[in-house]
Amino acid sequence: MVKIKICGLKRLEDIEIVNKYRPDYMGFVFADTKRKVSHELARQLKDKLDPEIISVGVFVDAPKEEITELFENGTIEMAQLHGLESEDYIKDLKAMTDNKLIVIKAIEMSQDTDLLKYDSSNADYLLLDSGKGSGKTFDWRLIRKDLKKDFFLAGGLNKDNITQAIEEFEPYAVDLSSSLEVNGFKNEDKIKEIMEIINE
Ligand SMILES: O=C(O)c1ccccc1N[C@@H]1O[C@H](COP(=O)(O)O)[C@@H](O)[C@H]1O
Repeated sequence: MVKIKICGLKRLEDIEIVNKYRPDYMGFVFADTKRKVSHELARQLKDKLDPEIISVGVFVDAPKEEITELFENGTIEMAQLHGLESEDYIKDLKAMTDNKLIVIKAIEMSQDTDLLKYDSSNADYLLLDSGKGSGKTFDWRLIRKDLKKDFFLAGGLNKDNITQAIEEFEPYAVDLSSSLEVNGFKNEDKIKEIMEIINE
């Protein structure tokens, strides 16, 4: 069954909502955007998170030490890399954590993307996205069905397009943020609705 990640949690209320509806993954954004959380806040929120929900840190070209510190102190279990991180950078992150950190490499999909080259990536998973939490879909015709690496599908997924996306592309996981917000905050009704669709 497809897994689901809900990203951009930043309040205790958000943690209480995901503990109730139980997605597989949740994301803390450490990049400099409207969803950014401090290390201290993320640590406090992680303490309240159901331990069965895997916490993912979202980074854009962060110093490797920032990621490994958050991993070692238990704030994150996986790292989602949304910048121009190289294969050597990913290899270093793995080596610095005795291969324990699970890495997702995000790819901003465009006509120029050579997706199949990422089959040999050092990352554990790929994440196909339109941008960085933009709420917009990319041209799904760019998804190669012969891609071998498991991927998270992200970018503008919502209650109206998620079923088609899952049926047509069979992603390992789907990843949502913008469509689950009202006035910039995660919304319980929207999360409940998407979890019902996923669990159908
Ligand atoms: O959400 C952000 O602020 C963000 C910042 C930097 C990198 C990635 C970010 N979000 C990622 O975007 C997708 C979901 O986006 P959408 O809002 O549903 O279109 C997800 O992978 C987030 O981790």
